[in-house]
Amino acid sequence: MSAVGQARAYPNPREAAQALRTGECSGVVGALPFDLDAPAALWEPVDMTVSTEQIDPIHPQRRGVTVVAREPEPAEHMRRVASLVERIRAGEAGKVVLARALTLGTDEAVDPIALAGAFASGNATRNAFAVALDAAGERYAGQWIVGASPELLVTRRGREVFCRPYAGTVPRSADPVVDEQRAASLRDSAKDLAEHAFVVEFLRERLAPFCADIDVPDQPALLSTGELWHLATPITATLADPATTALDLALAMSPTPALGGTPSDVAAGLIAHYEGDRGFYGGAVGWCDDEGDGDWVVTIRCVGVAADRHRLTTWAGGGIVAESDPAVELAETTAKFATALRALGADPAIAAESD
Ligand SMILES: C=C(O[C@H]1C=CC=C(C(=O)O)[C@@H]1O)C(=O)O
Repeated sequence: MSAVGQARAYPNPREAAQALRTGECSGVVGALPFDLDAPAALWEPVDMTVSTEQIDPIHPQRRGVTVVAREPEPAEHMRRVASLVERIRAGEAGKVVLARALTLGTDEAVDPIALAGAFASGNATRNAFAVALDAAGERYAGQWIVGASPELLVTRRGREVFCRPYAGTVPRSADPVVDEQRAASLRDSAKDLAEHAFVVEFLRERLAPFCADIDVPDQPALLSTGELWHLATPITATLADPATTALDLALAMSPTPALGGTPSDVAAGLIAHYEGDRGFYGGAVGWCDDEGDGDWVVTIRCVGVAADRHRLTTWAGGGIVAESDPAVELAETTAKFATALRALGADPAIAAESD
């Protein structure tokens, strides 16, 4: 999908959804923030091309990338996980996704479109995105969010709706035998299955007002990226009212407990307390056309590119449940950083250096 020009910006995503429904707007593209009350980077393009063509993969060039800051430091991330586990055990929430960020610096300016190509080269489906954030207002002028998300929030084609939530993770191994063992341990992990179930239940509830029949497999599947094994559940449904657009569905579902938690409002409050504003990490990027069709993926495994193109941010989070272990959660975020660091041509080991 590619979009050219900007006919109108929609910092309020609900206004964009309304304009699509009334036909006042011919399509929207862009990014939804994690907090849907914050400004969105959505716009109506002058020209929008939806095709099955994949982004040209570009082998990442080795680049000098340094870690400027860890937000928070690894020890503090573990303290936060421990504190959340206590709150969860006390019954305050069922699950909360806690994330940390790396601020990176590079001497060589980053070209967002070339970076999307480098992300595309790292996954078999050649999926990647690069979204300019200017439509979200002055604070985001010149900034981009670029990444390759394995997690499909929602696709709508006519009345057919498809979601593929991810939750539950183990790092992969270069040794095929160990890699298989890790995948098997994830499939059987009660803690990861519980983490996953929160997401699937949430989606079932959020789809119910819009869909006539919702098909959810009993067990999640094991899916891999270059760096990680995940639990994923393919969900299909049929729209009851064809006037419901892909953007309506994305707004009803984002953020799922794969990025937020359960209950949603409690988790949002805890995330704001521990992390502050997530900006576009954990939101969704995608498009919706004048027929209401569209694709939205969850904004993870990504890099925020500053207007100067030298300052970068990448984020990684993990679902915290009653059985979570702080050191394992820290290691999971370190493994998740590898996707973005590889695409940047950096050594993924820099994520772990002071862990
Ligand atoms: C929050 C992230 O991943 C989500 C998606 C897949 C698996 C996840 C997990 O196992 O915790 C997370 O819910 C991230 O990559 O930053």
